[in-house]
Amino acid sequence: MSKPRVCVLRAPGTNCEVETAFAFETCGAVADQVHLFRLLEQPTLLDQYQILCIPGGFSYGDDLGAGVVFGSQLRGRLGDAIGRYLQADKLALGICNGFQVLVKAGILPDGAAGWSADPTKPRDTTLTWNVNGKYTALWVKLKVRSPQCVFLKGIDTIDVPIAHAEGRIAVRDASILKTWRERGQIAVTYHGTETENYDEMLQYPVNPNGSLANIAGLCDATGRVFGLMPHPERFLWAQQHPTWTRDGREGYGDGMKIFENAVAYFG
Ligand SMILES: NC(=O)CC[C@H](N)C(=O)O
Repeated sequence: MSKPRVCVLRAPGTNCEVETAFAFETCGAVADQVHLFRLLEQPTLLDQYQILCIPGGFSYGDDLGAGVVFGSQLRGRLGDAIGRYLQADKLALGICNGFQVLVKAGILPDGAAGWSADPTKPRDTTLTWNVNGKYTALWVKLKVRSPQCVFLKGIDTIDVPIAHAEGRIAVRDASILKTWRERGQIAVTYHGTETENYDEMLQYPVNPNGSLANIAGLCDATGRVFGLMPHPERFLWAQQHPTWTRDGREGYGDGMKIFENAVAYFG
């Protein structure tokens, strides 16, 4: 099996690229930390990668809104390269700020099916301020909802940390939820107890940001493009969990499986 090549794409202000690249490498991939400016100089660089990952952080200082400037560069100056990438049998992952970038670029929620480099195309989905108005850092539980998301194969629930100010999914018209459900695009939701209704709006801190339908992550209909607000790269080892001794956790943390699944797709 040849090792998939991962482009961990960073911009000024990105700050999670090292641990994200480490996670992919631990799972058997070759991960390059590529600066956005290198891609802007030579957009065809992207063609040599099988996994594109945009990590967390504060790209461009969250100016104009988290992920807006980075996202507009992907849609504008890199529009052709991104269009080509999405058409291919490849994977894209956005973590926290990376998820914001994928949404602001228009890469999520619809992947190749909804891709347009036209900046005037109206967008139905955004990530905006948490309802509490605060940067919020907590451990949360997620429930997997999408049958086809490549990154979530074999996972039911996972614990992961969040750390963001603009993590609330908001849409122009809530009828879009029906489409997302039919297409399996609601990838992961914040989760309390097993008995909670999927449609019930969960309160803080279970749903930490007031996200619509408790959504923590979305994927496209192919399951190859996935973005989530929590940080799986911050839970690679059992000991990173706040209650790992009480829970009897050992070995890998829950987040590692997401990177393993991505690498295994090319196995
Ligand atoms: N951890 C992150 O990637 C944070 C994302 C973004 N800067 C926010 O606060 O919403």
